Amino acid sequence: MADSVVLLDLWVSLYAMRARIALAEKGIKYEAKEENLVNKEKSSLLLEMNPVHKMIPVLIHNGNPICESLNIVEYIDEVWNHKSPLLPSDPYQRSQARFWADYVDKKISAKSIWKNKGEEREKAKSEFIEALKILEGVLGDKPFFGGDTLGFLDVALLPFTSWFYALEIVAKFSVETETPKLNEWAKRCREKESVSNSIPDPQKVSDFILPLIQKMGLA
Ligand SMILES: N[C@@H](CCC(=O)N[C@@H](CS)C(=O)NCC(=O)O)C(=O)O
Repeated sequence: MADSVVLLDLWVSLYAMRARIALAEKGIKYEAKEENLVNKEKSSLLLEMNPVHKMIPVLIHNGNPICESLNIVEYIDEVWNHKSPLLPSDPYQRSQARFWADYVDKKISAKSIWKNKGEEREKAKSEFIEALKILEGVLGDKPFFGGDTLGFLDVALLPFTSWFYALEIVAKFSVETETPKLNEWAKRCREKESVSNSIPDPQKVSDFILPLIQKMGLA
Protein backbone atom coordinates (compact mmCIF):
# COMPACT_ATOMS: atom_id res chain seq x y z
CA MET A 1 0.00 0.00 0.00
CA ALA A 2 1.26 3.47 -0.87
CA ASP A 3 2.38 5.80 1.92
CA SER A 4 -0.09 8.42 3.07
CA VAL A 5 1.70 11.76 3.43
CA VAL A 6 -0.18 14.86 4.57
CA LEU A 7 1.27 18.25 5.44
CA LEU A 8 -0.61 20.70 7.64
CA ASP A 9 0.56 23.75 5.81
CA LEU A 10 0.28 27.50 5.32
CA TRP A 11 1.74 29.01 2.15
CA VAL A 12 3.43 31.95 3.86
CA SER A 13 4.80 30.01 6.85
CA LEU A 14 8.60 30.03 7.00
CA TYR A 15 8.55 26.74 8.88
CA ALA A 16 6.09 24.94 6.60
CA MET A 17 8.31 25.94 3.64
CA ARG A 18 11.12 23.85 5.13
CA ALA A 19 8.96 20.74 5.03
CA ARG A 20 7.81 21.53 1.47
CA ILE A 21 11.39 21.94 0.20
CA ALA A 22 12.51 18.69 1.85
CA LEU A 23 9.55 16.74 0.40
CA ALA A 24 10.18 18.25 -3.05
CA GLU A 25 13.90 17.40 -2.89
CA LYS A 26 12.94 13.78 -2.23
CA GLY A 27 10.22 13.80 -4.88
CA ILE A 28 7.51 12.76 -2.40
CA LYS A 29 3.88 13.27 -3.38
CA TYR A 30 1.76 14.59 -0.51
CA GLU A 31 -1.50 16.27 0.29
CA ALA A 32 -1.11 19.83 1.61
CA LYS A 33 -3.90 20.96 3.92
CA GLU A 34 -3.87 24.73 4.26
CA GLU A 35 -4.58 26.07 7.76
CA ASN A 36 -6.19 29.46 8.25
CA LEU A 37 -4.05 30.96 11.00
CA VAL A 38 -4.67 34.57 10.03
CA ASN A 39 -8.20 34.27 11.36
CA LYS A 40 -6.93 32.09 14.21
CA GLU A 41 -9.13 29.20 13.07
CA LYS A 42 -7.13 26.07 13.82
CA SER A 43 -8.57 22.89 12.38
CA SER A 44 -9.55 20.04 14.68
CA LEU A 45 -6.99 17.92 12.80
CA LEU A 46 -4.20 20.35 13.75
CA LEU A 47 -5.29 20.37 17.39
CA GLU A 48 -5.39 16.58 17.37
CA MET A 49 -2.05 16.12 15.58
CA ASN A 50 -0.07 18.77 17.47
CA PRO A 51 -1.77 19.04 20.87
CA VAL A 52 1.43 20.30 22.52
CA HIS A 53 2.22 23.39 20.43
CA LYS A 54 -0.90 23.58 18.19
CA MET A 55 1.34 24.89 15.41
CA ILE A 56 2.01 24.12 11.80
CA PRO A 57 3.79 22.50 10.11
CA VAL A 58 2.79 18.98 11.00
CA LEU A 59 3.72 16.08 8.75
CA ILE A 60 1.31 13.17 9.04
CA HIS A 61 2.93 10.01 7.72
CA ASN A 62 0.64 6.99 7.61
CA GLY A 63 -1.40 8.61 10.38
CA ASN A 64 1.59 9.43 12.61
CA PRO A 65 2.17 13.13 13.34
CA ILE A 66 5.66 14.63 13.24
CA CYS A 67 5.98 18.19 14.62
CA GLU A 68 8.59 20.98 14.56
CA SER A 69 10.00 21.91 11.18
CA LEU A 70 13.65 20.87 11.65
CA ASN A 71 12.52 17.61 13.20
CA ILE A 72 10.24 17.10 10.19
CA VAL A 73 13.11 17.76 7.74
CA GLU A 74 15.30 15.22 9.58
CA TYR A 75 12.46 12.68 9.55
CA ILE A 76 11.93 13.15 5.81
CA ASP A 77 15.67 12.74 5.23
CA GLU A 78 15.77 9.51 7.24
CA VAL A 79 12.61 7.91 5.85
CA TRP A 80 13.16 8.78 2.17
CA ASN A 81 16.90 8.19 2.12
CA HIS A 82 16.95 6.85 -1.45
CA LYS A 83 17.85 10.26 -2.93
CA SER A 84 19.06 13.80 -2.21
CA PRO A 85 20.56 13.32 1.27
CA LEU A 86 20.14 16.50 3.30
CA LEU A 87 22.23 15.69 6.36
CA PRO A 88 25.85 14.62 5.79
CA SER A 89 26.78 11.01 6.55
CA ASP A 90 29.85 12.08 8.55
CA PRO A 91 28.83 12.52 12.25
CA TYR A 92 30.96 15.65 12.74
CA GLN A 93 29.62 17.32 9.58
CA ARG A 94 26.11 16.30 10.64
CA SER A 95 26.60 17.94 14.05
CA GLN A 96 27.73 21.13 12.30
CA ALA A 97 24.67 21.24 10.01
CA ARG A 98 22.41 20.79 13.06
CA PHE A 99 24.32 23.44 15.04
CA TRP A 100 23.88 26.06 12.30
CA ALA A 101 20.24 25.18 11.66
CA ASP A 102 19.66 25.71 15.38
CA TYR A 103 21.52 29.04 15.06
CA VAL A 104 19.06 30.05 12.31
CA ASP A 105 16.15 29.19 14.62
CA LYS A 106 17.65 31.22 17.47
CA LYS A 107 18.98 34.24 15.58
CA ILE A 108 17.03 34.73 12.35
CA SER A 109 13.61 36.07 13.22
CA ALA A 110 11.29 37.85 10.81
CA LYS A 111 8.83 38.50 13.64
CA SER A 112 11.39 40.38 15.73
CA ILE A 113 11.64 42.90 12.88
CA TRP A 114 8.02 43.36 11.82
CA LYS A 115 6.40 43.04 15.25
CA ASN A 116 8.61 45.77 16.73
CA LYS A 117 8.80 49.49 16.10
CA GLY A 118 11.39 52.24 16.52
CA GLU A 119 14.52 51.41 18.48
CA GLU A 120 13.45 47.80 19.08
CA ARG A 121 13.06 47.26 15.35
CA GLU A 122 16.47 48.84 14.68
CA LYS A 123 18.05 46.53 17.25
CA ALA A 124 16.32 43.49 15.73
CA LYS A 125 17.45 44.57 12.26
CA SER A 126 21.11 44.88 13.39
CA GLU A 127 20.99 41.43 14.99
CA PHE A 128 19.34 39.97 11.88
CA ILE A 129 22.03 41.44 9.59
CA GLU A 130 24.82 40.33 11.93
CA ALA A 131 23.48 36.76 11.92
CA LEU A 132 23.18 36.81 8.11
CA LYS A 133 26.82 37.93 7.88
CA ILE A 134 27.92 35.08 10.12
CA LEU A 135 25.96 32.63 7.97
CA GLU A 136 27.54 34.13 4.85
CA GLY A 137 30.91 33.26 6.40
CA VAL A 138 29.73 29.69 7.00
CA LEU A 139 28.73 29.43 3.32
CA GLY A 140 32.19 30.63 2.27
CA ASP A 141 32.85 29.88 -1.39
CA LYS A 142 30.61 26.81 -1.53
CA PRO A 143 27.61 26.92 -3.90
CA PHE A 144 25.33 25.56 -1.14
CA PHE A 145 25.66 25.20 2.62
CA GLY A 146 25.48 21.47 1.94
CA GLY A 147 28.53 21.74 -0.39
CA ASP A 148 27.84 20.91 -4.01
CA THR A 149 24.23 20.04 -3.29
CA LEU A 150 21.40 21.46 -1.21
CA GLY A 151 21.65 20.39 2.44
CA PHE A 152 19.95 20.64 5.82
CA LEU A 153 21.14 24.19 6.54
CA ASP A 154 20.05 25.38 3.08
CA VAL A 155 16.58 24.03 3.81
CA ALA A 156 16.55 25.70 7.26
CA LEU A 157 17.52 29.15 5.95
CA LEU A 158 15.96 29.29 2.48
CA PRO A 159 12.38 30.14 3.54
CA PHE A 160 13.59 33.44 5.01
CA THR A 161 14.71 34.54 1.54
CA SER A 162 11.04 34.72 0.50
CA TRP A 163 10.47 37.22 3.34
CA PHE A 164 13.63 39.31 2.69
CA TYR A 165 11.86 41.73 0.33
CA ALA A 166 9.04 42.48 2.82
CA LEU A 167 11.53 42.84 5.69
CA GLU A 168 13.75 45.14 3.60
CA ILE A 169 10.77 47.45 3.02
CA VAL A 170 9.67 47.35 6.66
CA ALA A 171 13.12 47.93 8.18
CA LYS A 172 14.86 49.77 5.31
CA PHE A 173 17.91 47.67 4.51
CA SER A 174 19.21 45.62 1.62
CA VAL A 175 20.26 41.98 1.94
CA GLU A 176 22.10 42.31 -1.38
CA THR A 177 24.22 45.21 -0.04
CA GLU A 178 24.80 43.67 3.39
CA THR A 179 25.46 40.07 2.32
CA PRO A 180 26.00 39.88 -1.46
CA LYS A 181 27.23 36.27 -1.41
CA LEU A 182 24.16 35.15 0.49
CA ASN A 183 22.02 36.96 -2.04
CA GLU A 184 23.73 35.01 -4.85
CA TRP A 185 23.21 31.78 -2.91
CA ALA A 186 19.47 32.52 -2.66
CA LYS A 187 19.26 33.09 -6.43
CA ARG A 188 21.21 29.88 -7.09
CA CYS A 189 18.87 27.87 -4.85
CA ARG A 190 15.79 29.34 -6.54
CA GLU A 191 17.03 27.95 -9.86
CA LYS A 192 16.18 24.53 -8.46
CA GLU A 193 12.56 23.53 -9.04
CA SER A 194 12.35 21.87 -5.62
CA VAL A 195 12.94 25.32 -4.13
CA SER A 196 11.07 27.62 -6.52
CA ASN A 197 7.97 25.40 -6.37
CA SER A 198 8.10 25.25 -2.56
CA ILE A 199 8.65 28.85 -1.49
CA PRO A 200 6.49 31.78 -2.58
CA ASP A 201 7.64 34.69 -4.66
CA PRO A 202 9.00 37.52 -2.40
CA GLN A 203 6.60 39.99 -4.04
CA LYS A 204 3.62 37.77 -3.13
CA VAL A 205 4.81 37.59 0.50
CA SER A 206 5.26 41.34 0.70
CA ASP A 207 1.82 42.01 -0.94
CA PHE A 208 0.30 39.83 1.78
CA ILE A 209 2.32 40.84 4.82
CA LEU A 210 2.70 44.62 4.38
CA PRO A 211 -1.06 45.40 4.57
CA LEU A 212 -1.30 43.19 7.69
CA ILE A 213 1.56 45.08 9.32
CA GLN A 214 -0.10 48.37 8.38
CA LYS A 215 -3.41 47.19 9.83
CA MET A 216 -1.64 46.40 13.12
CA GLY A 217 -0.22 49.93 13.20
CA LEU A 218 3.35 48.63 12.87
CA ALA A 219 4.25 50.05 9.43
N1 LIG B 1 9.36 25.99 16.03
C1 LIG B 1 8.25 25.75 15.16
C2 LIG B 1 7.63 27.07 14.77
C3 LIG B 1 6.35 26.88 13.98
C4 LIG B 1 5.53 28.15 13.93
O1 LIG B 1 5.91 29.21 14.43
N2 LIG B 1 4.34 28.02 13.29
C5 LIG B 1 3.42 29.13 13.24
C6 LIG B 1 3.11 29.50 11.79
S1 LIG B 1 4.52 30.10 10.96
C7 LIG B 1 2.11 28.72 13.89
O2 LIG B 1 1.62 27.63 13.70
N3 LIG B 1 1.53 29.63 14.67
C8 LIG B 1 0.27 29.43 15.33
C9 LIG B 1 0.32 29.82 16.78
O3 LIG B 1 1.35 30.36 17.22
O4 LIG B 1 -0.67 29.61 17.47
C10 LIG B 1 8.72 24.96 13.95
O5 LIG B 1 9.91 25.04 13.62
O6 LIG B 1 7.92 24.22 13.35
